[in-house]
Amino acid sequence: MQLTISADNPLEWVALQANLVPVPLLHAQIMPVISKAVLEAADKGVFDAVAEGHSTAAAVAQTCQLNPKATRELLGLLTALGYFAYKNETFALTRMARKWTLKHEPESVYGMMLFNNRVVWPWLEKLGNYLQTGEGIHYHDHLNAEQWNYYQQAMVAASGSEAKEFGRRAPVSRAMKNGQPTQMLDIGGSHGQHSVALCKRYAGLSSKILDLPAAIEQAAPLLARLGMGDRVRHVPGNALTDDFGEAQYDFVLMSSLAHHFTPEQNADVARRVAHALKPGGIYIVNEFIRPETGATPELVGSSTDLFYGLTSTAGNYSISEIQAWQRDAGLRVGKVVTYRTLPGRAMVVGIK
Ligand SMILES: C[S@@+](CC[C@H](N)C(=O)[O-])C[C@H]1O[C@@H](n2cnc3c(N)ncnc32)[C@H](O)[C@@H]1O
Repeated sequence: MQLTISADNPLEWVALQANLVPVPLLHAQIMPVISKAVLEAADKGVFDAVAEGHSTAAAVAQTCQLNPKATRELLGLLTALGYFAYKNETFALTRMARKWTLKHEPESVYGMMLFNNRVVWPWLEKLGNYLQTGEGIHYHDHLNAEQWNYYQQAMVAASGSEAKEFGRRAPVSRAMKNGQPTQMLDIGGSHGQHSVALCKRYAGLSSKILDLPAAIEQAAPLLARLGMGDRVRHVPGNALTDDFGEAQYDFVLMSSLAHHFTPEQNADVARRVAHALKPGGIYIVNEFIRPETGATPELVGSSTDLFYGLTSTAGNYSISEIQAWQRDAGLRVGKVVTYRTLPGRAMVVGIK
């Protein structure tokens, strides 16, 4: 999957081929407006207002307490982006918008849009500084309680559809020659959606979600909503310093946390995980993947790489880098599982 500028007709195609289209102008002028418009529309309740039947620009403006002229402009852009269908002065949500933008739809990315609008957007101002210094903002060290809440809600939104595929396809059974898995550790597991998906697949499995205390405070109600009771529970701690125990777990997951850690920290986590795994147990690093040097760059992997550099000074890693941590920790490298529903993302598997 790529986000590309594509031609609508043969003449535009020729213009693109002949390098007559100022592509950087589109990136520089159009893309930032698109992103901010989508974020503000979600934040101001525009998608939900249309879903509730406020279908003209005037009605949306009144419901969301917005300026009517500005609202018409916003709805125009969102229609061009495929969020609305427009006919006879009225706007209707498209199938895409209905599934992904509304506050209470199960797979909606609304939580991520709120986090990006209210917390992340100001961080992007600091990208220039990051490029000059290489020093990111290390946000885990200074979020306030409200920002932690937006962050944890965003993680639910970001991983809702992934967790389903993870639950179906995580290659746990490969190592489970001696029966069903019973003990799982989910490092940086936040809301617990990955743990819950796997516990639903294996009736005898329980999971401990190790996360920072400030995260757990906000994530606890999100986990409770999933109704798994004691089978999936939070344990406050720090993955960088905690002892994970010895030969306790059939399965350890670290999803979307390696990109916040340096290579040395990740290697150290892998050593402690290897110690904590039972023989035959599995360690999955679930991550956005940086393409190998020389491979064609892919948009999701490379933009998240820069984003995690900015936000944590770390970034994405290639499959071979992740496998090297697992090998150095004494694990055998298993088959890499790439996601069908998310480009640039994979489960990198180590087996004890
Ligand atoms: C990007 S989120 C990923 C959440 C979830 N695993 C997922 O894939 O959706 C990273 C999580 O790791 C947690 N985290 C960050 N640093 C940590 C640390 N040193 N020890 C434990 N958890 C940490 C954060 O609080 C957050 O919940």
